[in-house]
Amino acid sequence: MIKIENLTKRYGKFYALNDISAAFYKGQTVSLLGPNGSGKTTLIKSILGLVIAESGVIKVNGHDVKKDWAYKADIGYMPQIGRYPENMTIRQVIRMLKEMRKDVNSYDEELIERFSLRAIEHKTMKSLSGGTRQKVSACLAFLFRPNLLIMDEPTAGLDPVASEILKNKIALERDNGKLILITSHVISDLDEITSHVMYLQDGALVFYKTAEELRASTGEERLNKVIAAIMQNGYAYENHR
Ligand SMILES: Nc1ncnc2c1ncn2[C@@H]1O[C@H](COP(=O)(O)OP(=O)(O)OP(=O)(O)O)[C@@H](O)[C@H]1O
Repeated sequence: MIKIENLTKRYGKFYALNDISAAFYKGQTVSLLGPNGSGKTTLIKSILGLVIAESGVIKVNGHDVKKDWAYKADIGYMPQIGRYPENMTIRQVIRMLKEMRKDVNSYDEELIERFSLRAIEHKTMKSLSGGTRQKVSACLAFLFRPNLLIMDEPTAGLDPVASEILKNKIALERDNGKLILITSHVISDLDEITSHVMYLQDGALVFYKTAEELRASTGEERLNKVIAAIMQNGYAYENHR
């Protein structure tokens, strides 16, 4: 569904992504992990066509992202920080987006209900708390029933109840055959929903493994422990066990 071949993105002489190759398929929940500045957001933005890499190819459902923009209609994106017309209400933002997507006539409003956003949909975006803004971003990501979801730090700022609701939704959609890419530093949040882990460091791909492989090779049950150890000791941790 997403094929990345030899992707390199430079800012001047600095390599934000260095020769990354990977493939992601439907039904997977891929957690993109790595220290601050390792290239996770750059990779996500490259897939979204928001960052243009110098070399390499990204294909989404067979479409080269540099040549064909139509693939974007099938992606739901939850950004790290959602930016909206600040004087519009939640209801107006949702209505505006629906009007922009006339090709879609069936909406996924489950999260709007689960987060009880109807009760506050008259509030303007500028008046919302950080967590409520995150909830709106999550609702919008799922609204048009995309087959591919890209979520940058989705649980950051959410309270534990909202975080659980979102994780359940992600697991449900994964089971419905969607592909979900997630970046997060709250690895404990991802433990139950991650099927694959892609680990980046200094713009390079250190490993891309199934969660099961990672657990088996380290002897640790909980992914957050595995990843915390790798972050502290480097990837050698895994090979020394
Ligand atoms: N527009 C830009 N100009 C110059 N350097 C950039 C630009 N965007 C990103 N970088 C650099 O590229 C590297 C990768 O950044 P990126 O945001 O992809 O990291 P990240 O893994 O998502 O980090 P974090 O965990 O902090 O969100 C960083 O060193 C960053 O400073």
